[in-house]
Amino acid sequence: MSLLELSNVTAGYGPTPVLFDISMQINKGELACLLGRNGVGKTTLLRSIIGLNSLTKGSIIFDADDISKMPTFKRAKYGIAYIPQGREIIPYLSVLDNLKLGMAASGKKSKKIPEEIFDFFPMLKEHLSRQGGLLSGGQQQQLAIARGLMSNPKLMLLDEPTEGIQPSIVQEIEDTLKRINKEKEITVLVIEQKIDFARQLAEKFFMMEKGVIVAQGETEELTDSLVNQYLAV
Ligand SMILES: Nc1ncnc2c1ncn2[C@@H]1O[C@H](COP(=O)(O)OP(=O)(O)OP(=O)(O)O)[C@@H](O)[C@H]1O
Repeated sequence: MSLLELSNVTAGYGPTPVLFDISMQINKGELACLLGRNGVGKTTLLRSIIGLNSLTKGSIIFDADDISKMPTFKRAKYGIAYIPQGREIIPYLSVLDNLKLGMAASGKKSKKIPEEIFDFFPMLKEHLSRQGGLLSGGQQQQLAIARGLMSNPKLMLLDEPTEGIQPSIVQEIEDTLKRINKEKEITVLVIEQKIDFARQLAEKFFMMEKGVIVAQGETEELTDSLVNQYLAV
């Protein structure tokens, strides 16, 4: 069953279009990756789904509701979590307060961090009172994902979660995203540049080129020739 359905989505910055007539569908429970060279519009596509870029044409249906014109905070309440590139955790707030911000996004008022957050990210429990900005890049990325999880989303959108992160943490992030997807049944769409990571992580892929989806399918169908055609620089 479809969780997210984009039809003819066209968007950009001011008068400059970046996305052209994008139609795509992600089913409930899927773990999909969005691939493409720098500048093809991957970030703009995620921003359009969460409402940070408005559409000039087309529609976005999420869980059977048309969210195309909904403000971002409402989309978050509806169950979409966005973990942007660069993570955007608040550096001078503690890990605990950063996590609480994620809860606020969903409109929930509970003061307690659910234990499952520490089950997915044990490291965070040891650093709860530390300023977010003092964590390593990999730890900040884990905090950003945990913060997204705090809103109890149906869909998580992640923009290059492994960028600039050491290999051991990349593996941890891969394992945790798979667990979140399987155990919490959260649908995941992740932008990724590392093709090996994408192949191991995702079961489905979308390939973008110049603002258009040019190929999609099961990850097994992500052939070397597609990779060479659309990802090689
Ligand atoms: N705030 C902005 N204002 C104007 N143009 C922008 C803005 N952000 C991105 N663009 C342009 O939109 C196009 C798509 O950028 P986008 O960041 O969506 O691509 P991307 O595939 O995510 O690339 P990257 O991997 O480098 O993040 C690029 O040409 C970029 O220069």
